[in-house]
Amino acid sequence: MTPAPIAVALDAPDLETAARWAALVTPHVSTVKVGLELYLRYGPDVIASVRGASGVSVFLDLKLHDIPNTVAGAARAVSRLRPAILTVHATGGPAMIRAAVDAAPHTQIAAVTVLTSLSEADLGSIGLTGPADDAVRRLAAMAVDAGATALVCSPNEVAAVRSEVGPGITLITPGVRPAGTDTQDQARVATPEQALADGADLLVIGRPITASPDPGATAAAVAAALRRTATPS
Ligand SMILES: O=c1ccn([C@@H]2O[C@H](COP(=O)(O)O)[C@@H](O)[C@H]2O)c(=O)[nH]1
Repeated sequence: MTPAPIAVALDAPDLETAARWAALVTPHVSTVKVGLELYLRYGPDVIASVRGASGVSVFLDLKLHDIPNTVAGAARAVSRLRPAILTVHATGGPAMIRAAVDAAPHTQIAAVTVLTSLSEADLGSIGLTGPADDAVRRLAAMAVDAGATALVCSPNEVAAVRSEVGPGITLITPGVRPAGTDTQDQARVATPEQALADGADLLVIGRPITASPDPGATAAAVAAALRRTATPS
């Protein structure tokens, strides 16, 4: 069976736990995601540990955000690890995004538009007034013009972003919560089925899977529900 288009966020406190979660979920999902917690603690070794024998795609979510020369150096350094996807913040601007794209030609650069933890009230407090959709669309268009071939947005904006950037760009949505699960620190959320129906290509799901009593079984159940949505009987 083809693995579901899910990136499981391995936000684990230690390498052993991350590798165990990765081994449990990789029969069911296409991708595992390494973020700041693991990478800052263990560095490059973490990539091989979670990739394991399965060779699952690894998404390196470092959300780089600095001047272009610094981001280019960082992207070049991690591109040796061959992550499938590397994130940068879209608010770093077009030159910074272009620098990452040029420095890591074998890795897909994904621009994070507006963090899914930010509510519209939060956006106002950082000077981004108006609906989240507006800022997300604007940043998405700019990032694609600068060479990003993937974008990160919430599932609430994915349809608007798709109509803005067209079919060739990979849309990645964190802020995904199976029905009835706690939203925790996420503000702009939707269910996996809704995110997929609205045009997401890759759903990022962390705690609803990894904090469940059986991460492998939960990943399998979410993947099965998505398959039913994609091919209704
Ligand atoms: O806007 C963003 C960008 C990245 N993330 C990351 O996704 C996961 C979500 O984990 P959950 O446990 O499903 O909330 C996490 O690693 C974030 O760093 C995001 O949430 N929002």
